[in-house]
Amino acid sequence: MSKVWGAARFILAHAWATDRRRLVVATSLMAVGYLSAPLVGIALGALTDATVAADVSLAVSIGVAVALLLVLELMMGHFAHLTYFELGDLQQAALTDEVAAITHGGAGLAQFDRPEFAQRLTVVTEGLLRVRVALESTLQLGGLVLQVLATTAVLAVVEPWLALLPLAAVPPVLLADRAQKVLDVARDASAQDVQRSRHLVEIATTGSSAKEVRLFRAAAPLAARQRAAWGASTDRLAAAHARSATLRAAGQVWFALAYGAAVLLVVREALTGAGSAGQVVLVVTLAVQVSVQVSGALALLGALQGVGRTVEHIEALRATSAGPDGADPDGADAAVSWAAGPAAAVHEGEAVPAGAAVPDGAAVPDGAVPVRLARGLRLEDVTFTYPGKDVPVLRGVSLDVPAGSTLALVGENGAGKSTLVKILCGLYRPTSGRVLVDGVDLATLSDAAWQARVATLFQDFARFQLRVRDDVGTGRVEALDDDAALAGALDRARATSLVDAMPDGLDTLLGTAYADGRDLSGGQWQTLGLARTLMREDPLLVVLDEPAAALDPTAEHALFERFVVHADASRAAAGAITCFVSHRFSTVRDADQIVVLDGGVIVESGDHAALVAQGGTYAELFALQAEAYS
Ligand SMILES: Nc1ncnc2c1ncn2[C@@H]1O[C@H](COP(=O)(O)OP(=O)(O)OP(=O)(O)O)[C@@H](O)[C@H]1O
Repeated sequence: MSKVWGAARFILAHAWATDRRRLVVATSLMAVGYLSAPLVGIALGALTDATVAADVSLAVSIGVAVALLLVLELMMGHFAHLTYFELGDLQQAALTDEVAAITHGGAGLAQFDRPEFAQRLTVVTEGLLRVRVALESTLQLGGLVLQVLATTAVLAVVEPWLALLPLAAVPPVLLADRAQKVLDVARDASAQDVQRSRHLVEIATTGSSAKEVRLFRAAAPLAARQRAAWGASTDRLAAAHARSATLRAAGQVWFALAYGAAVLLVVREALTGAGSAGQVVLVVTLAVQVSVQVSGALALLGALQGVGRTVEHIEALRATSAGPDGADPDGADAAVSWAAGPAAAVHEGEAVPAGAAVPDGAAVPDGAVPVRLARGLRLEDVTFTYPGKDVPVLRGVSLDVPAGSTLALVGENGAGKSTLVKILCGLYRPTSGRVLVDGVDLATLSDAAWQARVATLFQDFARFQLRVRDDVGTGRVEALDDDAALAGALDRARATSLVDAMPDGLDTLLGTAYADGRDLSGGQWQTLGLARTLMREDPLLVVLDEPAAALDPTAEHALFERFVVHADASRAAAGAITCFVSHRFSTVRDADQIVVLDGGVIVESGDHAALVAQGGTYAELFALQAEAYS
């Protein structure tokens, strides 16, 4: 019950904060609509009395009033529905925004690896689809409670004992609920037998299995099994139906007795002159309504219990986002305003804090990201274990990556290459050890400001089924509507001709989710993914994590070439580091430094010539690939 009240409170408080005017209008309209029903009962009673007293004009007036009340009840319901439908929509949108902000508020990915976070998110995202219904259910429950109270008050005025009638409606509803559960349990328990029986019928009647059934003379034993499975399920279901019917009947008999007693009570009073025929009609009308109202209220309580679960999870998510590894205090906006800031105004060696450019000569606050890399990146004894796991996937990784250099990571599947890349991007923090950016611990820098200077194309890059401008522009959201910036990125990715050939150019819808959406080949999606990466014009770290795995070697080479041209420009401008992960050694060989990872440990590092001369794993794998392609 506390869950239901919690859910109702949450939904109403949220609706109040979202649009209080609509909430007041919806509540008022519903209250009027719901109160009309007991008033109809009262009016029908009065109409009967006026008819018995042969007071024609009063009877006609009350008749008109009854008609008006019925119209009012219907109309208010419709108008209230319109209002709370809109409000529910707004509320759903606001909560969806909030959950998205909580989900992506933090700079890191660690929360996605926590099973309880992932489960919560699943429950909440499914529950969000029902938020509109939750508001409707809450308001309807309020209306029904009001209706039951009003009906009870009217009945009590006629005869105090009748105030107990709503209570008499509770056992039948609870028994009906129990009856339904009995059936559900039996259906669940029979599901396997039903499934087996269906499968056996299918085997016996389909051509594909006919050969074997005949050859193995299996028809008779299969039929016997089918009969047994079918018999077991029907026996169980028949017993459940009998039990369920008995429970429902007991509830109905109980309410019929209470209803009969109430009617007898008022009929007796009418006969003794203490009451009137109108009161009999009033009680007959309202007593029937009571049963409907109570069952309606209990059904809504059940629905709200489900919402209660979603609400608990939303509140837990809110608490998570305020927690230690929750939102980045700078928030995503910091990255946006930083990226819009005039980086060129800051001289080499100086740094900018998240959200602002620092004027010449100004003191550099903590958390600042350098405008240009002077020294580069340094990994000191980095060990990393995924949240909730026991075994580290990176162990004691130490590495110097000078500013302006290229780093290639190679190694078998699962060696830890992508994990290392994600740590460099600031998506995960090392479990122990440090990553230094020009000598400053990455953990002390603003995540948002650092990530604003990282350009990446991942192995599992996103395929946003949006317009081309949105798919590409997401690489730098403040430039979504900047056609010149988009054209520049498309050009750098050599994607201009691809987009020019599309029916609506930058406004072409992508993907099969839309009737007029344009589907792309894997390579075309990837070209747009690269353009998205190249939206960042002044990165300090440029990463290509094996996005070309599905391409042939020539296509991969072309992709890397496009990438490298941009990376060269960034290196010259900002001392940017280029990092790529590839299984293709033809791509890797030109890197300044090649690092071979094995089981999360660096086993070899150096440039191509040095590693080949060393005659270790790299040399062996390189020779194998060279042979395969020769
Ligand atoms: N989110 C995660 N949660 C738990 N374990 C993970 C997660 N991501 C990766 N791992 C595990 O970490 C190890 C290293 O994975 P990683 O993706 O870094 O390897 P990789 O060298 O990039 O492999 P590949 O060449 O197949 O892409 C693997 O054992 C993988 O199963």
